Amino acid sequence: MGASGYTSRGASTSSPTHASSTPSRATPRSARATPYSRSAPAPATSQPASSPPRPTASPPSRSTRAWSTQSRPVSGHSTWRTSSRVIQGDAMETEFPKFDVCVANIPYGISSPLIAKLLFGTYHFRTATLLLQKEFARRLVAMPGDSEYNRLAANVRMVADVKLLMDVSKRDFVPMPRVDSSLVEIQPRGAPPEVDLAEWLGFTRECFGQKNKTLGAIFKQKRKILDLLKRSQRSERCTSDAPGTGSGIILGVLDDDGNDEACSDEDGDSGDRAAGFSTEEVGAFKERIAGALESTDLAGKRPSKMSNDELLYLLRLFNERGIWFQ
Ligand SMILES: C[S@@+](CC[C@H](N)C(=O)[O-])C[C@H]1O[C@@H](n2cnc3c(N)ncnc32)[C@H](O)[C@@H]1O
Repeated sequence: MGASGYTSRGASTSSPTHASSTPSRATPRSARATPYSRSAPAPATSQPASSPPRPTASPPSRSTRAWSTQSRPVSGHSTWRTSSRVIQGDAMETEFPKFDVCVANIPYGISSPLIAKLLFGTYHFRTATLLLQKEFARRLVAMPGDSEYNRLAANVRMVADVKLLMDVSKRDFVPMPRVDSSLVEIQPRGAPPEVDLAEWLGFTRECFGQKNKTLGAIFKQKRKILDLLKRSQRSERCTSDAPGTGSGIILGVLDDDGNDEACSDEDGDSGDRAAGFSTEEVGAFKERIAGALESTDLAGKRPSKMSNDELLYLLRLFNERGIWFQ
């Protein structure tokens, strides 16, 4: 499977057609010969042998978005043509057919939502090799304690193994883009994690919004407490009304880390009332949060340095006390 525009200048992969909203990036020099290139036609433009001849199409306009999928038999190229299919559409809107391997030179602007779609959608695939902007790739493969460690890395590592394969210099592209690239392989883990993923994603959003603050400081903020109380009551209502019909995963970006600015604590009791809660209700909920943190030695830890196991442990403690994040 690959993102594709149209073939040009004899390149066997697809060409440098870019949506106007994405940074201009050309075909990498080193990517021009594909494993299929010696005898097979260009995947993105091939047609089934049985298809009627296709009228010569003019290249898509710059705003055209194309997503192509190809499958090929395991041995030989003879029936390859009949098994390829081109799907034209926005990769973020189009339902992908079943696939096992994804190889894509994607527009960098959709890196995060596309990875979210692949990993947290309904797809079951073996491996995805993606060319990404170098800085994004570094953030994706970062480990706890690295300065780049972030919500994206934590979320992706919850469901997949990620490996940096190689850097690709911007000088390897014609024309030369502004940014360097890296090739990354993402392999989903076989077994799904033992956590409600929507809950996990909500939890990491809270933690990594201020990833360098201690958990104690993050979960002491009044606005955060009120927000969590609202969510927790809603979650409990959903569960009692219709078990198993929680809000589910809302696909979107995985890496919207905040800027570590604390929420304001200015609202007092009037803030509680404005939010529809009594002061006692808020106080009791605050105690529940503090209780979860105090029952571990995690209150002094910072999300940017915590492993997923530690974060998961804390999430379970919160959930056991009726504190919900989705
Ligand atoms: C980096 S280029 C890669 C082109 C080609 N696959 C190659 O390797 O040479 C990314 C391509 O994705 C297209 N594109 C941009 N946004 C897209 C989207 N949302 N869905 C599908 N394709 C998109 C661009 O028009 C461009 O052709």
